[in-house]
This record gives sequence, C-alpha cells and structure tokens, in this order.
Amino acid sequence: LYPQVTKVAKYLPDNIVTNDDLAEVTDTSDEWISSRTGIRERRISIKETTSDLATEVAKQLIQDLDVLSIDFILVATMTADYATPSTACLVQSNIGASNAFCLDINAACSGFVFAMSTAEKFLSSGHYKRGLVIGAETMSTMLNWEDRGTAVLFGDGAAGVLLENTAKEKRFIDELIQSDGNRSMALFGKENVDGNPFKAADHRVSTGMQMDGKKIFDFALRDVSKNMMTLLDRNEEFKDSLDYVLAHQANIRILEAISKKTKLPMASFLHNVSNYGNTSAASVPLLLAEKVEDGTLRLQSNQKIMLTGYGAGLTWGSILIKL
Ligand SMILES: O=C(O)C1CCN(c2ccc(-c3cc(CO)ccc3Cl)cn2)CC1
Repeated sequence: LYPQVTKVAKYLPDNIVTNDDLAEVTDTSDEWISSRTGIRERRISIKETTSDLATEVAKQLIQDLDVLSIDFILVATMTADYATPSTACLVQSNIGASNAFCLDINAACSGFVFAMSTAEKFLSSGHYKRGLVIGAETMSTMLNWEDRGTAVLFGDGAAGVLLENTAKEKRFIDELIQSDGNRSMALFGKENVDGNPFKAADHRVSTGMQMDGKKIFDFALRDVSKNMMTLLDRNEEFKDSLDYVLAHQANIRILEAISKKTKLPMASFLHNVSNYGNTSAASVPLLLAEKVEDGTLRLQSNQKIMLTGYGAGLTWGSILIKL
C-alpha cells in the first residue's frame, strides 16, 4: 500500500484585517496592496499562538480516528511558539497523540511541501502507517510593522492533511526539492533576542522580517518556473494532463508571471491569496483544504495536482500527486 491524502482541514483566527484597516495604522492603501499583490484582507491572531492554530487543524484531522494510531506529527512553521519544545510536541499534548513522534520543519514558505516529502518517506519506509502534516503560522508575530513593504503582505493561519498508507497504487509520483543557502539574506527575520545587555550595539539585528522584494520576485519567477518545468518534463503523463497547480500564495502577480513563463494556463493556478495574504507554510495546505471543501478538488479522484512551495532559505520545491 502507498501513502495518500485521506483528509484535509484548515483553521483561521477570527480577526479579519482589511487593507483599509492597515491604511489606518501604516502608510499604505487598499489600491497599493490589492493592485500589486491581489491581497484584500488577511487574518491576524489576537491571542492564539501557532500551536493553537495547528491544534485546531489536528483536532479536525483525527475526528473518528483512534488518536493513538497516529505515528507522527510534522508541523511546518517559521513562527514556532518556542525555540523548544517544538510546536508539533505542543500539538501532540493538546490532542493526546501519545504514540506519535513529533517535529517541526522550518523551510519557510516551502515548509509544507518539504514536510509532505518527508512524511511520504516515513510512510514509504514501511515503519509507519499514518501521520499528520500541518502548515501553521502566526506571521503577525515576526513582522516589522514599521516596514509597510512587508507588513501588509502576510497573514496568520493553519491547515493540514492526514496521510495514510491506504492507496493501492502510487500517488506521490515525483518530486524536486531544492535550496540555495547562498541567497539566504534576500529574505530573513528573527524574534527579538537582543534583550541581552552584554550584546554590543553593532551586533543587534533589528527584529522582524526583512525582504529584498525584487530579488525574491525574480527568484520565484526564474527558479520556481524551472523547477516546475523540469519536474513536468520528466513526467509526460502529468505534463499533458495536469489538472491544477497549488503554489505558495505570496502574490497573485508572481503566479501570473510563473504561468506565463511555464505556459501552464492561469486557470490551472488555484489561488486564494486575496482572502488570507501570504501565510507562509500554511498557504499551500490552506488552498488544498479550501478547494477540497468547495469541490474543485476531490480526494481519491485521481486528479493530477502539483504542490509548489518557494521562499526563504532560499528553498523551493514541487511534488506531483494523484489525489
Ligand atoms: O509590486 C511591488 O512593489 C511589490 C514587490 C515586492 N512584492 C513581493 C515580493 C516578494 C514576495 C514573495 C514573498 C515570499 C515570502 O513568503 C515568497 C515569494 C515571494 Cl514572490 C511577495 N511580494 C510585493 C509587491
């Protein structure tokens, strides 16, 4: 038996922040944000942490399951509650999955794709049968709210899948997972750890996300398009009949540009960035969950999809899946 997606779930903080709401707290406008990114609103958590969001997803995924049958929990996040313990361990405690091993994966906006690739190897090894793979972020905790160029792009949210060895034929068809650490400083951020009074002033890094938008845009257009085409060119069956691309939802303009460069029709690029902004590792699973819930995608349908992540690291990667 082979690994397959048997359930999807999503969870979003209630608090909706529109572009106009942002225009009241920083020097921006609905026109600037929506014309350049396609984003109209996003969720900003008031008191829920990343582990709270991930736990709500996990609770939905284990419904009518024996929680003790969960072999592992992977949480893809760059906004973990703590450096340690992992957010995955907090989720384990919250749902009582006492037989699972748990770990976080930090591959920024490629996190969910990297975690799906990792989970598939755990399941294909024959050692494990069932696992949760969740992308969860409270990006609002790491934004530099003085930098209107980045603070307006991101949002909070979580979504994930139940993966089980229940398929009679292979459904994870192929993958191409890449990184380039040489370009790490094009997009980076950290928590405020400069409280240490002994730290020399010139060793203090300003907190929050810092992004060279142009460099990242060009990276996404060049490297991600090449990744997708390389993968499709070596999988004829997919190339001719790919149903949908579920790519990281950073910016609608980048999806349009990738569509043009790869000659994959824009209609095949599912998108919901307008409602959630860039939720980093949560964006691909959030799109997957929404499109299953609205019937565009159907589990066990044999629909051919490509999951694609790209972001800080730099990291990027795609997986071809038959649902
Ligand atoms: O048009 C403009 O002036 C600006 C130009 C800069 N923009 C950008 C640039 C980069 C990203 C981005 C971010 C990540 C991180 O998850 C990953 C992938 C991408 Cl492509 C999103 N927006 C916004 C509009």
